[in-house]
Formats: sequence, structure tokens, C-alpha cells
Amino acid sequence: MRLERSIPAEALDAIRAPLLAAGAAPTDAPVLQPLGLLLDLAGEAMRSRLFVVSGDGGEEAALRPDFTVAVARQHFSGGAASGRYRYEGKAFRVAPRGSDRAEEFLQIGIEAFEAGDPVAADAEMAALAWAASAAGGRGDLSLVLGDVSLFAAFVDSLDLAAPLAARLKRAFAKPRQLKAELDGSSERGLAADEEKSRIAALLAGLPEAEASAVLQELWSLAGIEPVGGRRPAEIARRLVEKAETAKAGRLDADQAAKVRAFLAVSDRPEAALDAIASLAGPNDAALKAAVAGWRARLSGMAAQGVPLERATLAAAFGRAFGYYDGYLFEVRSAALSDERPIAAGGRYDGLPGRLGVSTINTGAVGFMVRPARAYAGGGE
Ligand SMILES: N[C@@H](Cc1c[nH]c[nH+]1)C(=O)O
Repeated sequence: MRLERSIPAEALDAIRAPLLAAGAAPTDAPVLQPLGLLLDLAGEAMRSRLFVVSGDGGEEAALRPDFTVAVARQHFSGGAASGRYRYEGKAFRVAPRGSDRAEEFLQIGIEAFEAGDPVAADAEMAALAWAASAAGGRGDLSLVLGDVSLFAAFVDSLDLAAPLAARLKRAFAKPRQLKAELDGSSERGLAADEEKSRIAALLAGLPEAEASAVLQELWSLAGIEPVGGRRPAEIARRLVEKAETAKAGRLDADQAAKVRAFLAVSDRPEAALDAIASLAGPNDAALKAAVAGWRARLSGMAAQGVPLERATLAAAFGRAFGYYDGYLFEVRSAALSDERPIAAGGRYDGLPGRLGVSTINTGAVGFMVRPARAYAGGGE
């Protein structure tokens, strides 16, 4: 495994200092994490970057690719409602083919599970990440901001048929599917496949019980019976859903142009918010609220020392982790490629639910810094 360069102790102290002042309890987390869970929560791009470990018989594991899931699991298994943790340790990712990136690297970071004002906590995390990054001494930093929930609010504003809106939201983090939706006429798109199901179209008009009886009759006529697969009622339900989705149609040219314009928004944050607001469709209450939240978040960041003239808000910005569901960001250096952020973080309020925690109602937000990248004297 490729190691990264180590940096002088004083540089590490300076980068760590802002995190020490954030009132977080120091913690460590297991290096080995359950593979299935990580695969579920990793975005498409992160899946191929997990180091998989198999022991003797036990559950398959992976080396932690970051601390977020590991720290969250630990926190929620303790049963406490809120907590704020600071960590410092190695994380592990397989380098993309042909790259010389370190595969074993130091991350320091904070994860906060708190029910208080989320916008204020978001601003605080970005400000801490910026301060820690800047302490590494690079003078060429910039901040990229995004929000995976803005796209959903924007789609809702357009008042599309519910299945079409749902399909579009699912496509946000999947460039090929998104392109198929936007191109409309694509033969390869998911929508095209869905429209081709004749059996789905036939069953769509029937109540679920009847649809499932039709399927069973079909099987008995053919003398077959599905083995160990889905039950007839479930298959019927899926087919009906499929048919309804296909019936929902596609974006018309006007709507597709609007979605494209939204995804192309990338500007200084306030200007980007103005552009987003101007693209909103008629059902814009949620989008307006999200934009107002963003204005508050930005003033919180500015008040805590984030130079917004170095920031860009990009509507299409996403990260390789599948757990984000709100705002997210990366601190980058002009000297390093965009694939090598110095710091990154965001909100993931839905993660506790995906970990099976339903009784504790809390927000979740955090960030990490990579000291070896932040340090001006080294590079990764
Ligand atoms: N774990 C993320 C950063 C993060 C922490 N908390 C939320 N996001 C990463 O490694 O990029």
C-alpha cells in the first residue's frame, strides 16, 4: 500500500489546532468495517476503492475508507442522542488505476450528531475545515459548495408527474441515467427499457391481487413455478410500478432545458442562488426555503472567516460517498488536481436511519482534513 509523505510535527499541530477548539471528544474507530454496509453507503465511485478483507469464516470486512460511517456506528451503538467527536487516524482507499495517490493516509476530522440549528452547524464545520486547511500554509485555496437536496427541491418545483420526478431525483448522482433523461429520445436510457415492458403495461390497469392472479395463471399454463425468487404479489407490484413509471413519460424540451440550466449553475455562491431561484418552477416553496437556508449558511460562514470570494456554489456538485443528503463541500488547492481535495465534508442526516437507528432524532454533519495535502511544504 502506498504511503503518503509525513509532515513536520509543527505543521500537523497547526492544522489540528482549529479542531481542538471545537468542543469535540477525541475518539478512535475500528479500522475494519462491515463490507456490506460500506458497499451500501458508498457511492458508485467509492465501491471500487475499498480494500476488502476476509478473515476466517466471519463477516466480510473492508478497511475504513473514511471515518464517517465508523464514527456514526460507534456513536449510535452507545445509545446517546447527541455527541461531537474528533478523530485522527489512517484511512485506506485503493488508488484509481494509473494514479500515484496514497492508499493509506491520515485524516483528521469531526463528526457532530446534534439536534440544534443545522444551518449554523453547517457553517461552523465549513469554517473549521477552511481554517485547518489554511493553517497548512497554502495560499491558493478555494471552496466548492453544493447541496444534493437542492436538486430534489428544484425538481419538485417543476410540478412533474410524481413517478417522473422520482426517476429524475434517482438519476442525479448517475451521469448516464441523467443524460438519458435529459436527452429524452435516448434508446439506451432506463425510461426506454421501462416502456418496452408489454406485460407491465397489461397488468398496470389491474388491482394488485388480480395482477398477481394473472401471473400465477400464466405460470401454471406454462407449467413453471418461480423457485426461491420473488413472490407473485411482489413481482406484480414491481411490474405495475414499472408501467406507471413508463406512463409518466419524459421531460419535454422545455423542462429538460430548465434541468440542464439548473445543473450548469456554478458561480460565486450568492449569484448561484439568484440563478437557481430564477429557474424555479411554480411549486417553489421548498426550493425557496432551501435558498433562504443557503443565504443564512453563507453569512454564517463569512462571519466565521470563510472568504466567500474564494467559494463557488455548483448545483451539480456531488461526492463519491452515498451518505450525503444535504449541503457538502470540498476545499481544494490550485496546485493539486480537483480529485485531491484538502478537506471535505457535509451533512448526512439520513445515515442514522440507514444504520437502523429510528429512535434517536438527530442531525449529522462533519468534515475531514488531509494534513499531507494541506501542508504547503509537501504535496501528497
Ligand atoms: N468522510 C468524508 C468527509 C466527511 C466527514 N463527515 C462528513 N463528510 C471524506 O473522507 O471525504
